[in-house]
Amino acid sequence: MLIVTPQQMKRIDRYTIEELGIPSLSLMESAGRAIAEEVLDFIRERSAVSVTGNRGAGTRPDGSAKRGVTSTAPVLADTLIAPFDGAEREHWLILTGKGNNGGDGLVAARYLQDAGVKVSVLCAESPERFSGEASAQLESVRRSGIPVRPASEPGDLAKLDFTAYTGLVDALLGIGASGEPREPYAGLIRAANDSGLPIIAADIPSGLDASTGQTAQVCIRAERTVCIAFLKTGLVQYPGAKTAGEVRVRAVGIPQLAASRIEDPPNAYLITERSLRGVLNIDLSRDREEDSHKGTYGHALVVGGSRLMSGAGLMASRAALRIGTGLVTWALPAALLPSVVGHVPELMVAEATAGDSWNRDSADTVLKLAEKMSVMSIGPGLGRFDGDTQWLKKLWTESDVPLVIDADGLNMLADAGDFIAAWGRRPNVVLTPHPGEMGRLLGVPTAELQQDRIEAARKYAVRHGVTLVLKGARTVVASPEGAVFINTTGHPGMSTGGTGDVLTGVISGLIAQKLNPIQAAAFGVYLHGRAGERAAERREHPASLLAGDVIDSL
Ligand SMILES: NC(=O)C1=CN([C@@H]2O[C@H](COP(=O)(O)OP(=O)(O)OC[C@H]3O[C@@H](n4cnc5c(N)ncnc54)[C@H](O)[C@@H]3O)[C@@H](O)[C@H]2O)[C@@H](O)CC1
Ligand SMILES: [K+]
Repeated sequence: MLIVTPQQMKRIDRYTIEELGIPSLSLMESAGRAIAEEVLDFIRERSAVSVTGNRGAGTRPDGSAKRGVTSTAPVLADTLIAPFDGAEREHWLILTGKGNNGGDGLVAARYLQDAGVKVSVLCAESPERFSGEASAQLESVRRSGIPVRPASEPGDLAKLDFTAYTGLVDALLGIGASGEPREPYAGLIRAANDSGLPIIAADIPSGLDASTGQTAQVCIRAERTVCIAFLKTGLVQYPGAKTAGEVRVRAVGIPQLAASRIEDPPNAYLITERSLRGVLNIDLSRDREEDSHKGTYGHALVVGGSRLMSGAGLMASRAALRIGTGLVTWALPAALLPSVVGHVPELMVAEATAGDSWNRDSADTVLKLAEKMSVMSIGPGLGRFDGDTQWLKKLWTESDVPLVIDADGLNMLADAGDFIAAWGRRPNVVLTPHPGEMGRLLGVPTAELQQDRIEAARKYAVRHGVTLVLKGARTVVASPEGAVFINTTGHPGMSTGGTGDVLTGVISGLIAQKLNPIQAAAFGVYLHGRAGERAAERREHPASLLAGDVIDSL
């Protein structure tokens, strides 16, 4: 699924209206109708749940939270828009801003009324200030007999009372807004959140930065967000992904081709089976050739492990085996051998240094080992040692084996400063930093880069000519060409030591099996997350999940 920035969305809107000649009002009509359909769908789901056991809104029948992103084809209008039993018990308040987002909400009000739901409209500003299209919609709403009142007078906010309503539509601010919501928007957002009523957001929750996913001090907490035409980047990164609730992307008549025809077209995708297959051209069946042998599936070299962190090398190696690599060799300090040998009988080991930790002289041994390898992963449990950046430079410059660099391998890169200027570009490199490591690579505080993870990852990947995997909930994968893939699989139970080492092993193993770095990184984070979800389901409580469980679920 394509993901766009608000700036790209505005260009797509303009192209659709001006170049394709599709009237703006007709797009607004479809958008409002889609929002109404989603409200009706929400009402039906909620009443079904309360009949069968009152699990509360926003949960699946199995009780699990219903989150994430779905794309729904426009539902056959007559089935949803028709009046239905129980509609009259509902009274929805449409919170309406003066721009086109408000216009979408006003159209929704008409369709909801038509379905038998009682609706009222609260305008954030006096109607004279409404934009042309929103103003036209407001007039139609009035003529349809829907009660409309403005909340623009200063004393009004204090008097707001939402107890008469059963739900709210947030059509206050969309992608045309910027910065902290001003009054009375901020007060309305606060009151909406405090009401305890379910909120369905039009396009984006008001107060969300639709580009970065950062929330303003006041931001709508939605049960569901009906995203118009294309998924926005701010909805797929935290905290935006949380405050948006369940995101449903609805087509409104803006053709897909418009996205490819604008200047600086979008190049970001949600990682789904469809985009893995389509955009990244990956055969997801993972079928083994009938006449294959272990050599068909590559040979991965894991360079890592030290006295106090031998498990990391072991987990990366085991994960590489589990993901289907033909052969895996773990290069380790000799003293680790007695304690690890036999734990994974399928694994081969190579003594790369004497003693129990790494040293700079081991580079030649590693280079020799790497000659026959399909991929080399550097970092899990490696530790730091004297001259380690020079050691890494040697591996970077004197071997042409694809590299996956993680953990202390990344810290070495950070210490090397502008390593691209000093060592030169290199094809086939995957870096897998968590936000702390990414901060060190960029030389900025972690919190700063987390403000806009997608752009941070994209810029770094392009500037350094690497595939970058910025880990964390909604992992961002960026290619050297600037394409971005956002992962939605995974489970908070995976926030435990060792899952990063598992990911390194998975990505390395996929490269060994002839996927290119961006394919391996995107498919790898997807599979890693799915395995984590499955592992979490198998535990009595996900907090007890261990990285090893993720390997076993691969
Ligand atoms: N043809 C189109 O352009 C379409 C637009 N659509 C809807 O229109 C929205 C974008 O509409 P607009 O561009 O009119 O903008 P919005 O409706 O998002 O709101 C912008 C308005 O809020 C004001 N504003 C900006 N920042 C503010 C702040 N911090 N606090 C308070 N007010 C602020 C601006 O002066 C402007 O009037 C989309 O999110 C979507 O919902 C959809 O109807 C689909 C078609
Ligand atoms: K909104």
